[in-house]
Amino acid sequence: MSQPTATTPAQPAGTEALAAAARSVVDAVVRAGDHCAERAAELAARLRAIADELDRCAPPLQDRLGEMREFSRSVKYNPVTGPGNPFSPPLDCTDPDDAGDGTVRGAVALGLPYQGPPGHVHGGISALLMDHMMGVANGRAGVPGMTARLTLDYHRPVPLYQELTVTARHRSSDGRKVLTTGTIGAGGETYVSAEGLFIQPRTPLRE
Ligand SMILES: CCCCCCCCCCCCCCCC(=O)SCCNC(=O)CCNC(=O)[C@H](O)C(C)(C)COP(=O)(O)OP(=O)(O)OC[C@H]1O[C@@H](n2cnc3c(N)ncnc32)[C@H](O)[C@@H]1OP(=O)(O)O
Repeated sequence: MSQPTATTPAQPAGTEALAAAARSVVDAVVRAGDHCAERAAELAARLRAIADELDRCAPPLQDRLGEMREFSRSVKYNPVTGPGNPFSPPLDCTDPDDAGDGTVRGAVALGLPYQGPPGHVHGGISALLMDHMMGVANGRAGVPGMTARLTLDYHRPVPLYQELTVTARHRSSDGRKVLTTGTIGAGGETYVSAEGLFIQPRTPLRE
């Protein structure tokens, strides 16, 4: 079997392959839209059967919530970068740092499931990307915290189907208060800029 190269990215395996397949179903459902109306009932029954099969694998919810407190699982299943979560685009943050200035970077292209205004990304999705990446920047700076306030400036509509660069940087800390900024842009243009106030918890979120 040939090894993956820079031009042939590694295919996901295991639960990540499952999430990737589910993600492609979501994408295809929205792209097909009413054009698959005649087969919708039949396809829905097949998808429901798969969901039922997965449900039978799932542990009791309290057990699953407990294991999701583990850092590695929160990374794998989070809704922005998590390769195990079909809800995540996912934003690729595998090489996040950095011009040596503490800025984390990620790349993502968003399709129709993320549309707000026609042809453009929903503003709430931009807020989600910003919130998460600023959280990652804080984690890397050693000051993880809860979002207390998130302010976004939407300078230009964010295009669908275009690779976007998402950046975030921890700026300063004052006691438990952490100030962080971020941007979403492409080709040197900034579409969204954000500022967040994060509060470090009195006791760690994770054991
Ligand atoms: C190697 C390592 C890699 C790491 C790689 C990491 C990967 C992993 C990344 C995951 C990244 C996920 C990132 C998602 C982040 C969320 O999505 S968090 C979820 C959304 N946020 C929430 O649910 C927060 C809800 N709010 C709360 O729980 C509480 O209000 C808070 C924010 C914890 C604050 O409560 P508190 O600790 O009791 O704080 P409190 O004493 O009231 O206030 C402390 C100070 O903050 C000020 N403050 C509090 N709230 C506000 C506010 N809204 N506005 C202004 N000031 C405020 C207070 O005035 C006070 O100021 P001082 O009097 O000290 O000057």
